[in-house]
Order: sequence, then structure tokens, then C-alpha cells
Amino acid sequence: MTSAAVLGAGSWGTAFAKVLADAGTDVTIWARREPVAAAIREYGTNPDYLPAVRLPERVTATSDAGKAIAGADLVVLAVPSQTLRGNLADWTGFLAPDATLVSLMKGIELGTTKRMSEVIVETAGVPADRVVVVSGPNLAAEIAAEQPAATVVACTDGTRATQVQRAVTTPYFRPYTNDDVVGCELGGAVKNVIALAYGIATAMRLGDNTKASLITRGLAETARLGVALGADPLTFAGLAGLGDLVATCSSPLSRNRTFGEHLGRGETLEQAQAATRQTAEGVKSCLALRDLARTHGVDMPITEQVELVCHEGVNPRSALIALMSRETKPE
Ligand SMILES: NC(=O)c1ccc[n+]([C@@H]2O[C@H](COP(=O)([O-])OP(=O)(O)OC[C@H]3O[C@@H](n4cnc5c(N)ncnc54)[C@H](O)[C@@H]3O)[C@@H](O)[C@H]2O)c1
Ligand SMILES: O=P(O)(O)OC[C@H](O)CO
Repeated sequence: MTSAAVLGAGSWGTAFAKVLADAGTDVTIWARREPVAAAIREYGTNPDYLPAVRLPERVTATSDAGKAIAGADLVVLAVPSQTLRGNLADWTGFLAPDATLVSLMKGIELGTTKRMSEVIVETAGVPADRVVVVSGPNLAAEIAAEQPAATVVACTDGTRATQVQRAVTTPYFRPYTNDDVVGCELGGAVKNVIALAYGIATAMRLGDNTKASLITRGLAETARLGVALGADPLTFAGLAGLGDLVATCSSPLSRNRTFGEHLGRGETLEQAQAATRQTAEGVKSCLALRDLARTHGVDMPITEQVELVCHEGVNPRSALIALMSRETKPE
């Protein structure tokens, strides 16, 4: 890759720009607010999201999306899932004819129940094989600190997946290619909902058996939905499935788990939002995932209960009782 645009100067957009630059690509980050872009240009840091991280010299920034995208052969999308459609509609006219679009987002769109790559194909009018999904156990702060991690680069076009794989390979970041875009995206979206449940359980001081049961049964419902939508069940045993689920549930850095801890302490959705003020994608995606599961006749009991706690004010203890009193069945 000769040059890349990273659209979104949040934690993961900024850390991913560093990965691309460390792997040898010139990167322009688009920041919504000019002071953030100016700080990246002048001081090589993002004061709002990763203040302690020094960005490589190959990274610059602008608040003009057209300037960031112009001439970029890799366009990385790193905005919240629910704003992607609106953001991308403003940017489509700037895309180079054969640019590869990379999705970093882990969410499902409310209302349409579309995966992020589907939103990109629809909004940018590009074929699906130009969209690459990056997903795995990738907490932004750890990657920015160059702690070794692996990830998945998924695309239906193997050549494009390999190009992006090369563009993000560094001594601390190891990408694997995969052609199962559906499975990788669902793994990333559902793990945020299960991490909310894990956070709730953590705040309720429930034990490791409870937490392991949540992870395992959470993975089971992820795989059920994935198979119904055409994913390869093996994907859920990989980095974009189990790997990301374990990282997100077990890390205090996770915004979804942290959000769940607030709910588990008895806070309302509004109180938890005021206390965290960060994007916890699972809070909205649980609604879309519940709808997607119902449309496809898939049972997702943990997702259903997380949605009730988040959006219907159901008490976490009642949600736990509801999960434990379901009819017994084979594993
Ligand atoms: N942070 C991580 O560790 C991490 C890791 C892997 C994947 N992800 C995923 O990557 C995506 C982006 O995550 P992030 O951590 O960079 O997000 P973030 O919330 O830290 O930042 C999102 C960026 O989008 C910008 N933005 C643009 N338009 C916006 C709008 N209309 N409303 C609100 N913000 C707008 C914000 O200003 C911000 O710079 C999410 O889907 C997330 O699940 C995050
Ligand atoms: O902070 P979270 O909960 O959005 O999780 C971040 C990443 O998705 C972990 O891979």
C-alpha cells in the first residue's frame, strides 16, 4: 500500500494508524474535531484518546475528510457503527476507483440489522470483495503500547486480504487472513453484548464458573446465529470469535465490560452512559442482534437478557434468574 486514510481518530482508529505506519505506509487520520487533528500533526499524539502514545512520523491528520481520502488506496473506517452510514455518505465521492475499504467496526446497524460491511457496500456502492474486515482480540491501548497480538483480516477476495495483511504486519501485530466475512463480523459484534453480561456478572460479584459459563454459552449463541447467516462455525473458535470474546470479557480496558459493570451495580442506562462517555457498541447492537436472531429463528438468551437490562430496565438479578430457569436441554 502506498498511502492510507484512517477515518475516525478514536482509540482504535489512532492505534491502527500507528500499526499501518509502523508497517511502512503513510497515513492520514481524519479527526472530527480540528484540535485533535492539529495535536496529531504538531505533537504526534492524540490527546483525547491515546495521550501517552507517540505516533510515528508517517502519521499526519486533518479534519477535512476529502483531503484524507484523496489518493488513498486503503481507506480505513473507524467510526461508531451507528454513525457509519451517515459518515460514509459524506465521503463516498472522494474514494479512489479501486480503493480498498477496511472496516474496523464491531457492531450491527439499528433498524436495518445490517453488518458493517453490508452498510459499506450499500452506502459506498462498491462490490463486497473490495471490503476488508479487521477483527480480533485487539484492545486499542494494548496495540498502541506494542503488546503482541494477533488479528483476522477477512475478505472474500483473497488477494485483497493478503494486501491488507501485508500492510498491517509488524513485530507486535500478526494478522491472519480469512474468507469468512460474515463470521468475523458477527464474532466482533456479539462479543460486545456478551462482555456487557460479563461486566454485569463481575459487578454482582459472581464467580469464575458463572463467567466461564457466560463466555461459553455466549459463544454458542454467537455460532448459532452465525451458522444461520451462512458463517463457517470454525470462525467462532478463532481470533475473531473466542479470541476477541475472551479478551473483551476479561479486560478492564473493555468499554463494553466496563459499561456492564455499571449496569450490574444497579445504574440505569442513562447513569451508565453518563459515567462512561465512550462508545460501548454492545448497548445498541444488542437490540439489532435480538431482531436479527428473531428474524432467523435463532435462540440468543443472553443477548435477549442483556437487551432487557439495558433498554427495559430489567433488574440484573431477574435477568440471571430468567437465564438459569430456562428449560434444560442438550449442550
Ligand atoms: N477501541 C478499541 O479497543 C477497539 C478495538 C477493536 C475494534 N474497535 C471498534 O472500532 C470502532 C471504532 O472504535 P474506537 O474505539 O476507535 O471508537 P471511539 O468511540 O474511540 O472513536 C470513534 C471516532 O469516531 C468519531 N466520530 C465520527 N463521527 C461521529 C459521530 N457522528 N458520532 C460520534 N463519533 C463520531 C469520533 O469523533 C471518534 O474519533 C468501534 O466499532 C469499535 O467497536 C475498537
Ligand atoms: O473496548 P471494547 O469493549 O469496545 O472492546 C475493544 C475491542 O473490540 C477488543 O478487541
